[in-house]
Amino acid sequence: MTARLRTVLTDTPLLVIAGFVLVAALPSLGLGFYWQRQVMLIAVYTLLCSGLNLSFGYAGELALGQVAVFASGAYVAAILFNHGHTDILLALLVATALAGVAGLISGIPGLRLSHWSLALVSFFFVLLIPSLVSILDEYTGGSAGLPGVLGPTLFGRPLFGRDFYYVAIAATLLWMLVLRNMVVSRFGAFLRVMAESPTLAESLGGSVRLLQIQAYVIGALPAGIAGVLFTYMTGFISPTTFTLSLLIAVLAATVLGGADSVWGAPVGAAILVLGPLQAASFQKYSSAVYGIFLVFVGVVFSMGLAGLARIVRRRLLLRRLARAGAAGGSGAAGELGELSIPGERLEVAGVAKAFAGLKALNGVDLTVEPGTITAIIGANGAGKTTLLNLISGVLRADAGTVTLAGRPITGLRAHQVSRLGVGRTFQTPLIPPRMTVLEVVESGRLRSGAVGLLPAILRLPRYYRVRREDRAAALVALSFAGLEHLAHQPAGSLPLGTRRLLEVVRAVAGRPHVLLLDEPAAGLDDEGLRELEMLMRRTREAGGTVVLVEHNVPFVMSVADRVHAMELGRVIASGPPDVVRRDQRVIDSYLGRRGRTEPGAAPRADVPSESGVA
Ligand SMILES: Nc1ncnc2c1ncn2[C@@H]1O[C@H](COP(=O)(O)OP(=O)(O)OP(=O)(O)O)[C@@H](O)[C@H]1O
Repeated sequence: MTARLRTVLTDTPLLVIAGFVLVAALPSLGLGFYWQRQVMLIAVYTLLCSGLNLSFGYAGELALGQVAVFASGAYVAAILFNHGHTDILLALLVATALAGVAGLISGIPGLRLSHWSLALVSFFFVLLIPSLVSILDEYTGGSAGLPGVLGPTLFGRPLFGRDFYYVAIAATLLWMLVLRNMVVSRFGAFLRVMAESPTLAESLGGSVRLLQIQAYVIGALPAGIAGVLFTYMTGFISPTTFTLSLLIAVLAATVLGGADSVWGAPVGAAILVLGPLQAASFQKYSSAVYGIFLVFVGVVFSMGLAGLARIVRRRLLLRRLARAGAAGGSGAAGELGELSIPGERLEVAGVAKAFAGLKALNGVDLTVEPGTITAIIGANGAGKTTLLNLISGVLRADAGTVTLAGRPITGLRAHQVSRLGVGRTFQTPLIPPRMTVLEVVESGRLRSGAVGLLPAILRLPRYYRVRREDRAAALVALSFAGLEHLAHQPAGSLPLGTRRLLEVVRAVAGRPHVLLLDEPAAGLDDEGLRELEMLMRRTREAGGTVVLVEHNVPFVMSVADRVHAMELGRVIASGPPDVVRRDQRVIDSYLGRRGRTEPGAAPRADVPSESGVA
């Protein structure tokens, strides 16, 4: 068996496919009509939940227009059918296209609104359904609904009973595989990062606006498919199906199954359809029970059943690796050799920035050469972080220019600057806690190349090549800092100091032309400082251009090639560490004061942070 075929096979969720094949075979094994309908209903809810998985679970966007999109798919199928267009593929095509448009329209407010406001707007779309149905009653049948929509065709062949069952299961499986391929791709990684921190997603090269729109649109598609299947399954639709209660029930099922897991959707859907709430005696309490259940799950069980399964799987993996004597990838890293870092020249000229009249930067000039570490020091409020934010595109300069390898990057947005090769870390580490250490470091590679949605969905050779390269670079970067033994640990379990180091490793893995480090030594113990120093030296040796903002003066003096001291938004001294250390102005404005307040200028663990990007 070739290595490629082996990769494709081990990478295919064979168990899940086998499960779907088994479900498809159930009617041949004697499954009766009632239970076939129940299974199809599970498939319909699976599709609805899977849309929420993507937009809410992965991307963290509370776009809850699913039920409205579901209704649009259902009515499209019925209206086409009543006008003589009975082909189910046509209905699926039109419903999916309409779902995409509906996802876009219902998601646009999300570009401006915060999570909960977006959720409320989504509720509005659901409340709109009865009115729209009544306005368009010539086509929709108004509140009386549309009956007799049974027996769609596929290539001219009518689909009744079992045949329709097979099509419903196949359509659901196909969508689930597409979704699964998307979420394990770079696109999925971007969504997970964005859910934790839009600032981080931008700094890793993702346009948050584009990602949000993609999440809304793609998340809406399965609801359109579900609508078509539902209509042809029941043969009748009316506005009473598409209610807020349905939305809340689907939301509850999504959360219970595990909102950030593709396979949580069928689990949640099965519980929704087969669970105790279906018993007649429970029906009238169902809304209240779902509501209470949502609150309960949100507070104590946020990861859902799939999340529990993930924890168990990760523990088993760690135990196996520990037994094998290597907790992850160190051997592989050893074989991969060194990581070259293509440093480029960074020039900052006359840069100024004011906040409500306060001049945070007042004409800063500096140049950073490849293969060097340039440190920026200065008292709190001197403007150091503002400078990093301007270089990395988080803030726009009022005046002045920033050029990278001679190319102006002033005024570009953060993800554009990142894609041109500027990597950074943050004063408060931004590490998605649910990712493993290896996934975090791999995310540093997101900026290079396209997101590659299509190659990921179709599993083209390019997808596997990029994935191999990302993994290899991540392992080498981890070995740079001696952290490869943590590769499979959840990043959220690491202490603050290690998370800081991990941020640097993530940035290094992206092979940045310029690496901006914002107080990476804060909170590190002696060993952490040694690892950081080693990592920075190796980055420099590999050709990196490193800009270091740091309050730990002994660390700066030992690692930097050049130091710029800032005061009140200006550079007051520049030169080799020894020269700047003896500069009287620097001693008066910063070093002397630190000496008085912090004997020995010990590493600061308590650097204040104004925000995620401060
Ligand atoms: N978003 C903002 N809005 C208003 N004022 C800001 C903002 N960001 C920074 N400032 C102000 O600009 C000045 C420079 O802040 P900056 O964070 O760049 O300093 P710093 O040298 O990085 O300080 P520290 O060492 O404490 O991180 C400070 O007076 C700060 O209060």
